[in-house]
Amino acid sequence: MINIVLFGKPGAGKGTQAEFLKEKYNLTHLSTGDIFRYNMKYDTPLGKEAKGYIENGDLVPDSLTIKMLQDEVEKNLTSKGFLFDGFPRTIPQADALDAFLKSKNWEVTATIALEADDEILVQRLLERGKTSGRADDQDEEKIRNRYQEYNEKTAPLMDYYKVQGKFHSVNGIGKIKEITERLAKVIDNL
Ligand SMILES: Nc1ncnc2c1ncn2[C@@H]1O[C@H](COP(=O)(O)OP(=O)(O)O)[C@@H](O)[C@H]1O
Repeated sequence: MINIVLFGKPGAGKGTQAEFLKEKYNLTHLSTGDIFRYNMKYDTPLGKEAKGYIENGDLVPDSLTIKMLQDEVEKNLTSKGFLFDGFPRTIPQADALDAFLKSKNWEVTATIALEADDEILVQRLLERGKTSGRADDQDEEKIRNRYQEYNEKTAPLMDYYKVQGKFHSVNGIGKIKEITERLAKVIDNL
């Protein structure tokens, strides 16, 4: 069982890298952003609740997010391991994840951050917004709000995992393949 938390600011490339890593290591990829978008698309009760927060670039409340994530893990109990993408994003979410995994006799194996400069990332998101159809990628003010949320609520998780000796980071700037190789090197040495 290996459980990896893929960590990084909005636009850092978590989703792109997750596609490669899940194949390479046979992991179940759980992207909270993708799950929310799926629910919004089909207008489920969860989607309706999350929509306003997401479109403003705010985080969805912890209670809703934690429940959703746990339900997804429960659906995949025979998995060889999980790749968490976009979760946890707050200290309460990280506490909930640790407690939940512990209840299954599992744990977070490692957290790997994709590092990149804010200004490069804002430009990447604006580019993505032209084609992705994501409302939260099309408005610079909302993008800036996502960075503020990140700095206030998510950045403290780096210390949270450092204290546990589980924090790793790689340079997120370069060719997609090079970045995959950097991530694989960390995972292979765990
Ligand atoms: N763990 C989470 N906690 C709260 N909100 C979340 C979480 N994951 C995703 N979201 C919501 O979904 C939005 C999109 O998530 P994601 O696709 O991972 O975006 P990004 O490209 O900003 O990293 C976030 O801005 C947030 O509103």
